[in-house]
Amino acid sequence: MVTIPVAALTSKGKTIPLVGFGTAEYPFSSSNEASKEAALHAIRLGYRHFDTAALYQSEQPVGEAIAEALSLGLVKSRDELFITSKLWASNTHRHLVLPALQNTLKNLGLEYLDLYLIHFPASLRPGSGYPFKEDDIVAMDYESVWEAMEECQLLRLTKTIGVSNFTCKKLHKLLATAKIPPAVNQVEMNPVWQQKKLREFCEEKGIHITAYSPLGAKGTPWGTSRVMDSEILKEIATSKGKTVAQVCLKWIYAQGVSVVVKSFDKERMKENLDIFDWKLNAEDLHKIEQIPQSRGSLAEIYVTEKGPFKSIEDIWDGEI
Ligand SMILES: NC(=O)C1=CN([C@@H]2O[C@H](COP(=O)(O)OP(=O)(O)OC[C@H]3O[C@@H](n4cnc5c(N)ncnc54)[C@H](OP(=O)(O)O)[C@@H]3O)[C@@H](O)[C@H]2O)C=CC1
Ligand SMILES: O=C[C@H](O)[C@@H](O)[C@@H](O)[C@H](O)C(=O)O
Repeated sequence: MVTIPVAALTSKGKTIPLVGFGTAEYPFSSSNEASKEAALHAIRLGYRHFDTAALYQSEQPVGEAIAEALSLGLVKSRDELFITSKLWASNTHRHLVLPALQNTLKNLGLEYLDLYLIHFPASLRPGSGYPFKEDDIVAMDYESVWEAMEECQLLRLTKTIGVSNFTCKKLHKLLATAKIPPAVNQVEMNPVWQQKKLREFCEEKGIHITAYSPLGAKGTPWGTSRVMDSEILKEIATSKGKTVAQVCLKWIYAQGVSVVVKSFDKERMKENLDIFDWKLNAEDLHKIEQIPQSRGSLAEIYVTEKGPFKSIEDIWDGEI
C-alpha cells in the first residue's frame, strides 16, 4: 500500500492528502456500482482523499465504499479519510446551503466532511436540473452564501470550507467579507493549464490549491486531449520510463499543490500513485513550462446574453 504525503491547510492541525481520488464519471448517476468498487479498491491501494460532489451523484457510492472499508478493517476509523464534497450551483443561496450539506452527509452516511466547496462561482435558480437552461443562471451573492458556508464549519458539519473555479479577482471579493477564509481553491490545473498567477495569489493568501482534471480529463465533455497527446510530455515520459499520466501528476506534485485524479481502472489507479520515488529534472521542468497554455474546462455553458456572465472573460476575469 502506498502512503500518500499530506500538506497542512490553514485550519489548525488539518492536513490534506496530496493525491486524491476523483469521482466524476459522466453521465452522472448514483446507481453506478463501478464507482463504489473503484472507491473501495482505491482505499486498498492507499488513496485516503475522495473528491465527490452532489452534482456527480458519487456521494452515495463513495459512502458505501467507506462503510465497507471500515467493516473490512481497511481503515480503522473514518478520521483516516479526507472527504470532499461540493455545493452545487442550484443551492448557492443562503437558505439552501445547510440543507444541501445535510443531504450530502446523508448520501455519504457521514457525520462530517473534511472539506466542503462551492462548486462554481455561479448560482442557478433553486431546483434547476442538469444540464440547466440559460434562464436558470443567476448571479451569486458571495457574502451571504459564504456566511452560510462558515456556519456549516461552525456547526462542525465540515472541518474546512473552500471554493472551486474561483479566479484571483473572485477570491479577492470573497476575502473582503469572509470571517473564515477559504482553505482550498480547487481548479483546473495540468501542464497545459498551469495556473501560475492563481497559484502565486493563493500562496500569498494561504489558500491551498487542489488541481482537478490533471490529465486533461480526456474523453469527458469537459476535457481535452491536449494533455495526454502532448508530444513534449510523451518525450519526457519515454525518457523516464514513465507514462504521460505519471509525468503530469509528478509535475503537479512538484508544484506543492494537491491533485485529484480519476480512474476506475485498477491498473491506472495504481499507476497514478507511482509518482513519489523518482524525479523530474530541471530540463524536464523547463520543457513543461514552455508548453503552450489553454484552458480546457466547460465554462461556456454559463455564458448568456443577459448575464451574469456575458462572456468567458466574465467567468475567468481574463486571468491566465
Ligand atoms: N471542481 C470542479 O469543477 C471539477 C472537479 N473535478 C474533480 O477532479 C477529478 C479528476 O478530474 P477529471 O476531470 O476526472 O479528469 P482526469 O484528468 O483525472 O482524467 C480522467 C480521465 O483520464 C483517464 N485516466 C485516468 N488515469 C489514467 C492513466 N494513468 N492513463 C490514461 N488515462 C487515464 C480516466 O479513465 P479511466 O477511468 O478509464 O482510467 C478518465 O477518462 C474529477 O473526477 C472530479 O472529482 C473535475 C472537473 C471539474
Ligand atoms: O457546470 C458544469 C460542471 O462544473 C461540469 O463541468 C462538471 O462536470 C465539472 O466538470 C466537474 O466535474 O465538476
